[in-house]
Amino acid sequence: MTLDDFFKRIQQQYENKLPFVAYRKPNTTKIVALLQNSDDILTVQDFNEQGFVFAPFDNSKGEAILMPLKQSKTIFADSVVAGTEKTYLSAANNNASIAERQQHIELVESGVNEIKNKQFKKVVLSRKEEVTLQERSPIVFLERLLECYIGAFVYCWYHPKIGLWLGATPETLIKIEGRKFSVMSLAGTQGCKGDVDVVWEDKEKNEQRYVTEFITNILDGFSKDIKVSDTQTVKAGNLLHLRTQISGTLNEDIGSFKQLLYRLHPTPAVCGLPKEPSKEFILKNEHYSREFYSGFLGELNMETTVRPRTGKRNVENRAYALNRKHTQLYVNLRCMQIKNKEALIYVGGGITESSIPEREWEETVLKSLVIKSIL
Ligand SMILES: C=C(O[C@@H]1C=C(C(=O)O)C=C[C@H]1O)C(=O)O
Repeated sequence: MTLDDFFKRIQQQYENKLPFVAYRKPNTTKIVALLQNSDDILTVQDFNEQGFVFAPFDNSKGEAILMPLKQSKTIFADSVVAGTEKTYLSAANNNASIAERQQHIELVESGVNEIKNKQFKKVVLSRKEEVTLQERSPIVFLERLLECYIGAFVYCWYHPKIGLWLGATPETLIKIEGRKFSVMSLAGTQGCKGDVDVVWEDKEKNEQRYVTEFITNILDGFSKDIKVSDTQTVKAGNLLHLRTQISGTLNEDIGSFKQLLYRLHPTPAVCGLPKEPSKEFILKNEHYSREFYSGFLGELNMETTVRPRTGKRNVENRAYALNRKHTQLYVNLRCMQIKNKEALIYVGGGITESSIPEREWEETVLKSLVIKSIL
């Protein structure tokens, strides 16, 4: 299918008020869409289903929504990308108000106080910013995200009874292929001035280390060969983050994948450490509902065909292509929800004992530009 036809087909689905998701994985060109054939709200039960999952931050308030492979039509196209990422200059120049700034600073101050009172070591605090839209078509925003963020998981997700979300996230929650897994620990933020060879302060190193340690501790119960990579600086749009990859092979008897997933989610990259008291603080003090922001989304138990390598000795093996299941879930960051004529942009950052509230505010302003710049 041509890219033009692809966008026309999802526009049609949107106009018919039927659910769909369109997405492109990081550093690839193929864009995929699942077009659900009814407007039923379908939910994930045990994570053995096949399809696309879209889960909220707080699983006690809402279930993970599923667009099942069997009840959807799959279409795809090649989203031709230029060698370099494009940069948009947005027409939307609404800035957050002084009141919003003050509110966020007070929220961070109360988070730092709780850390000093030893309630938890880290908490991720966020806010929602509203921007009035000129352009209303989600397809136009999707096209711009695809052009601007080649290294991100870019998506547009729509359900007429739930809402319309778009984003370009730099963060993988978990990838599983067969029994091989990899989990990303991503935290620590600074603005990108071109170079990735930068110096990180202890505050950022610590907040990212908490995430790595949390993930490694959880996976320790599910794998006997965990490998932890070196920590690198990575670029995501206008930002730099610290990233470590944790990988290995899952034990044969891990029990339920759902259990593993909900022990990981939400990780301290979006919630805090320890998980329970920091989550409670977020739910009590943020004064708005995160909904699907900092939840997770992606492919669940999709099938890839693996062909044996075709060296001369393997000629007789060529016919035996194997179907292997894979799951690739991402954390829903750098995202927005579109409601009426408004874009609701969600941004947050990790707070530790040494956080400076004004700087935490600035970090959320920088993060909001990922979405604001394409509006
Ligand atoms: C919470 C967000 O991002 C997360 C928090 C980060 C941080 O605190 O430095 C960095 C990357 C993400 O893990 C967000 O983008 O809203």
